[in-house]
Amino acid sequence: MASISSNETVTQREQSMVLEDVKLIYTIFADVPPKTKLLLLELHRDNHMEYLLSGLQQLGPSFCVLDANRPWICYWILHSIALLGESIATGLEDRTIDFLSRCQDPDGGYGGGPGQMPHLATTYAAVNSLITLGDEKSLSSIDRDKIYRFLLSMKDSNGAFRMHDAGEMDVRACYTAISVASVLNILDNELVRDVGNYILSCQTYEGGISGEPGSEAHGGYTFCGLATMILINEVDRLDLATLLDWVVFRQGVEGGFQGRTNKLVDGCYSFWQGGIFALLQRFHTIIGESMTLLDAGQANCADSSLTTVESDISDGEESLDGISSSDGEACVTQQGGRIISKGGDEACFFQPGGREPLFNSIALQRYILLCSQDSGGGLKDKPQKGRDHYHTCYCLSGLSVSQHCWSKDEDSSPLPGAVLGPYFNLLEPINPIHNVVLERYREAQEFFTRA
Ligand SMILES: CC(C)=CCC/C(C)=C/CC/C(C)=C/COP(=O)(O)OP(=O)(O)O
Ligand SMILES: [Zn+2]
Repeated sequence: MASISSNETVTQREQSMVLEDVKLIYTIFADVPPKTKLLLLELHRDNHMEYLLSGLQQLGPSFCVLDANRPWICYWILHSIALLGESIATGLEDRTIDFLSRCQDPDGGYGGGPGQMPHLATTYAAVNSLITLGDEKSLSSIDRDKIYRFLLSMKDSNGAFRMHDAGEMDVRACYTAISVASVLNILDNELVRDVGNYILSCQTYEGGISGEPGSEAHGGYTFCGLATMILINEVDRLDLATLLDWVVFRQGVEGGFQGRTNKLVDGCYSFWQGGIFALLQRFHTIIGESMTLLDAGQANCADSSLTTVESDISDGEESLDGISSSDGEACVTQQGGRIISKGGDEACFFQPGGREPLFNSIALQRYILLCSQDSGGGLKDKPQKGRDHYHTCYCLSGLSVSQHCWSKDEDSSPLPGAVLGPYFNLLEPINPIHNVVLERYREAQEFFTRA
């Protein structure tokens, strides 16, 4: 898979079927008393844990579903467990470290299973899994010298990376290579050389980033491209104003995000698109300058669609405040092309150093909790779909980003009003560049600075 195919616009019928499902859910929700609302908004932690643990236990030699994807399954499950603030039993942890070690190629990098050829995506998944497990045994099982050689061997003469030997070259490959090198503290000029030029050549007329030059902008690749540019310190080369403009328009009336123009919302984009806001907010210190280019007219996009959610879908619902765990101190409402703070003051679309997220974080949490959650455990794309580990991981990652995006810095706990539903829904914060739980990222940083 080199990249996504050209955009087949969804039919009006498909779009309205999803909207009907979501509307029904929100209408029922709007009619129940506040106590029931809180119950409906509960994150089903125990059921999610049960679903995740049973997935991890199946990773033994006989596990053959998605056989070339096993380090991914480990990452999606382990990261979801860490987001929930939980850990796994020592025996299971040892077996997972041992399994991932057997996926490590003698010449460096990790394959999709023992004996399989090394691949950048599974190397990223394995490294993030081991960082998430996080102790000495886990971190020291990574052969950094060999990984460095593997990464270098994946680099093309034009500066970009290939996913595997003679494999496809794309923005995902650049991100996974640079993310791994950075987190393991082996990033150098040789790995960085000309990657920025490649990413730049993938920013499209819409403002988002495509998988390869000439393709369509997509949330997955925009996240990968932006995170890479931040890691190599070249983010200012991107046109950030149009990128922000593009991503703001991807939040739908349902509250969730779509991956690209004219496609359906999907829970996994809660992270791929929601994470872009976290990157822009946390890691781009001079973003305020670029954002002054966005006038109120452009900001209008987010407002009009989300105002529609309130009037169309949540008909009868007093306000989002009524379903937050506090009286919604931190909530803003969006009106008439401007963002208005609760006190009624008009705020500019982006306030440098300010705390307001650039998307409707409460509407996103509502989509995740009410439309993407399987009450029996696991999360999913949209109401009529089934759960899976990929969507569980990225819906929870997006939920964490949307709960923590109001905090003034990454070490502050969110105010109750920033968390939709009971405060017990609060997940661990992440480092959004690598998408690992913040505390584990810091421990790894310390370990690999010493090592
Ligand atoms: C780290 C790493 C490996 C990142 C991957 C990022 C990512 C999610 C890329 C998008 C991949 C893709 C094929 C999307 C289109 O699918 P689609 O056409 O089925 O979905 P759509 O209709 O929502 O666009
Ligand atoms: Zn999805």
